[in-house]
Amino acid sequence: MLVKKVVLNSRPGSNRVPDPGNFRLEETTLAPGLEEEEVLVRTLYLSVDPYMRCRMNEDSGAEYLTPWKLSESVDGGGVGVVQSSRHDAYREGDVVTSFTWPWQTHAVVKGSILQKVNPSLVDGHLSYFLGAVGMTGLTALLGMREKGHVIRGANQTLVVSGAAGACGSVAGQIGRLDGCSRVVGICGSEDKCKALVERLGFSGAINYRLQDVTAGLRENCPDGIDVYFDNVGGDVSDAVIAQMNEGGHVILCGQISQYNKDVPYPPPLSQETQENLRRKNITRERFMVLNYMSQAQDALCELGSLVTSGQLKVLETIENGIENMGVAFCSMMKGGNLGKQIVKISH
Ligand SMILES: NC(=O)C1=CN([C@@H]2O[C@H](COP(=O)(O)OP(=O)(O)OC[C@H]3O[C@@H](n4cnc5c(N)ncnc54)[C@H](OP(=O)(O)O)[C@@H]3O)[C@@H](O)[C@H]2O)C=CC1
Ligand SMILES: CCCCCC(=O)/C=C/[C@@H]1[C@@H](C/C=C\CCCC(=O)O)[C@@H](O)C[C@H]1O
Repeated sequence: MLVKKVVLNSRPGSNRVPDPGNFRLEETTLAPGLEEEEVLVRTLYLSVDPYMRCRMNEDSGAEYLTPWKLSESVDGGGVGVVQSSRHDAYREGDVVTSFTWPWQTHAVVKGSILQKVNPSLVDGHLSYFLGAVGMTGLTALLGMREKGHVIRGANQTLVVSGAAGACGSVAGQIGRLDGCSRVVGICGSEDKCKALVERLGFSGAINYRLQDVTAGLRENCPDGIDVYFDNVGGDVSDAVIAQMNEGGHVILCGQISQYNKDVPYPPPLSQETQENLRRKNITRERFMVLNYMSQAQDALCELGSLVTSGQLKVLETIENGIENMGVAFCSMMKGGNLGKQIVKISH
C-alpha cells in the first residue's frame, strides 16, 4: 500500500522559530501482511503540540521527550480507525488513539502503543480525543484539580495564560465550573478575547499583544489573583505573579514563550519574580499530565460528559491534509489557533 508520511527535514536550531520547511512529505510503501501484535491503522486526525518544538532539537531538554530523527517519520498524538489487526485487543473498525502516532496516512503499529476509545463519549466528534477529551483536556482538568487548590465559595480569582488555546480554554472553564468567582484569560488577539468571554463564559480577557498586561490585570482582578494556570511563562507570567495574593497557587503547565530559546525547562525566573513567590508564600509546582495517567479514565469520562451536556464548550482549529502538518504546527506556535489545533487526514 502506498502511503504519505511526514519526516523531519531539518532542525530549526534551538534558538529559532520553526518553519514548515523543517518538515518534508514523502511517499512510502507498507509491506503487505502483519506480524503478530501488529495493527494496520488509517489516520483520521493528528495533533500538533507545543512540546514538539523541543523534539525538533538534537537535545529535547526533557528526559521524557525523545528528539525526532532527521529523515525519519515524525510522531505525536493521533486518532484513527483499525483496518486490520493481529493484536487480540483490536478489531477492524475500532477507533483508537496514541501519543506516538506516526505522521502517516496509514501505518502499521504495535498494538501496545494504541488505546481503544468509545466514540459515544464525544458524540462522534473524534478529533475531541486529541483535545478537550484527550491529552490537553486532561492536562487542564487534572492540572487545576491537583495544583490549583480551588475551593467552592472561597471567592477566588483564576487567571489563565494561553487562555484561548487547547489547555487554557478548558482550564478556565473548569475553574469556573469548580467554583472560582472570577476567571480572566490572557491571549494574543481581539477575536480570542471575544471568544473567551462570549463563548466560554470567562469574566474578562486581556490581549497581551495590544494591552498593558499589568494594567489589564488591575482592572479585571480587583481582588488580586489566587490561582494562575501558566501556559506561557516569560513577561506575561511575571506580570501575573506580581499581582498574586498571599498563599496563591501557580500551576506550572508550560512555558511556550521560551520554547524557541535555548533555555532549560522550566526556564529560570527573574530575581524579582522569585522574591514575589517567596515573600507571598505562593506555591509554583510543575504539573506533567503523564504523571497522573492512573486518573485518566475517570477524568476522560468526566470531560466527555461535560462536553456532551454542553457545560464545557470545545474550540478547535482544523487544517486539512497531511501535507499541511508543518504549516499547522508552525501556525499554532505563533498563535494561529483558536482552541485545539488539529489536522484532518482522512474522513
Ligand atoms: N504539563 C503538561 O503535561 C502539558 C503541558 N502543556 C503545555 O501547555 C501549554 C499550552 O499547550 P496547548 O494548549 O497544547 O497549546 P495552545 O493550543 O495553547 O497553542 C499554543 C498557544 O501559545 C500561545 N503563544 C505562542 N507564543 C507565545 C508567547 N511568546 N507568549 C504567549 N503566548 C504564546 C499562542 O496563543 P496566543 O495567540 O495567545 O499568543 C498559541 O496559540 C504549552 O506551554 C504546553 O507545553 C501541554 C500539554 C501537556
Ligand atoms: C520541555 C517542554 C515541556 C513542556 C510541557 C509539555 O508540553 C509537556 C507535554 C507532554 C507531552 C509529551 C508527549 C509525549 C512524550 C512521548 C514521546 C516521546 O518523546 O517519545 C504529552 O503527551 C503529555 C505532556 O506531559
